Amino acid sequence: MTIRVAVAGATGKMGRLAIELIEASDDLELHAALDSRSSLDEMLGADVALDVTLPAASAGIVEFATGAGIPIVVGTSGWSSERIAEIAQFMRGHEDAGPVLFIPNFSIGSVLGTAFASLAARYFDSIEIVEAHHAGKVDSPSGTAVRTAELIGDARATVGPVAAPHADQRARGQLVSGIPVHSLRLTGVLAEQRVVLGGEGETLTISHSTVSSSAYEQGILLALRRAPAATGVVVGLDALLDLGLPDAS
Ligand SMILES: NC(=O)C1=CN([C@@H]2O[C@H](COP(=O)(O)OP(=O)(O)OC[C@H]3O[C@@H](n4cnc5c(N)ncnc54)[C@H](OP(=O)(O)O)[C@@H]3O)[C@@H](O)[C@H]2O)C=CC1
Ligand SMILES: O=C(O)C1=N[C@H](C(=O)O)C[C@H](O)C1
Repeated sequence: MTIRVAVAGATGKMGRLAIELIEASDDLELHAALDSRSSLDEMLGADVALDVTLPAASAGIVEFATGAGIPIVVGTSGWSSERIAEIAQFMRGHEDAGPVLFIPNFSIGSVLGTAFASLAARYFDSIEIVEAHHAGKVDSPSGTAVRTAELIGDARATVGPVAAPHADQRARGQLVSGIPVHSLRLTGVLAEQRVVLGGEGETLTISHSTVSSSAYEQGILLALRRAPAATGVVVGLDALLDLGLPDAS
C-alpha cells in the first residue's frame, strides 16, 4: 500500500531531504508540499503529515493534522514535555484525533547518545549538556538537548537533582529539568551534543556529531512508515526502535 505524505516545511532543508526520500521510495508518495504561504487544507487526504517547519508554526500544524485525523510526524524542535503533555491530554478526549509522533532527533546515533546518557545519569551527581548547531538555528536549547535533559531528570527521579552550582549566573546555561544546558551557534557546525557527567575523580563524556543530514534519512523513513498505525502520542525515535537497553529510571 502506498502512503501519501504531506510535507510541511517543504522548502526548508529537512523538507527537501524528506521529499527526496519520499520520491526515491516505492511505498511513499508526495501528497502535498507546503511552505509558509500554503493553506493547511493542502494536507487533507494525506495518510501522514510531516512537520519540519519552525517552532512558532509547529503547534498550529499539529492541531490541524490531529483535528483532521491525519497522523503527523513532528520533527520541528521546541516541543517540551509540558507542551507534549497538553497534546496528549487533548488526544485523550478526542478518539478520532490522528496520532502524533514527536521525534526530537531522527538520527540513530543521537538517540543512542541520549539513551546512554540516561542510563549513566543515576551514577553521576554532576551533569551538564553542551550542544552546538549551525548559526541559522533559531531555537535554543535544541530539541534534542531538551529531550536529553528531561530523560536524565526522569532517570534520576529516585536519586534527586544534579548538583548545578552557581546556576543563577547567566553563563552557567539554561536549566532544563535542573540540568545546565549550554548552546553554541557556530558557522561550520551542523549539529553536535556532549553530555558531560562528573563523579569523584572522573568524568564521562557522551558525544554525538551529525556531520551530514543523511544521518536523518533512516529515522525519517521509519517514522513516516510507522505513523499510520500509531496511536496517541509517541515521543522519540527510540520508541520505534528496540534499543535493547535496560530501563534507565
Ligand atoms: N528532528 C530532527 O532530527 C531534526 C529537526 N530539525 C528541526 O526541523 C525544523 C526545520 O529545520 P530546517 O529544515 O533546517 O529549517 P529551514 O529554515 O531550512 O526550513 C523551514 C521551513 O519551514 C517553513 N516555514 C517557516 N515558517 C512557517 C510557517 N509560519 N508556517 C509553515 N511553514 C513555515 C519554511 O517555509 P518558507 O520557505 O516559505 O519560509 C521552510 O519550508 C527546525 O525546527 C529544526 O530544529 C532539523 C534537523 C533535524
Ligand atoms: O535545527 C537543527 O539543525 C536540528 N534541530 C533538532 C534539535 O533542535 O535538536 C535536531 C538536530 O539537532 C538538528
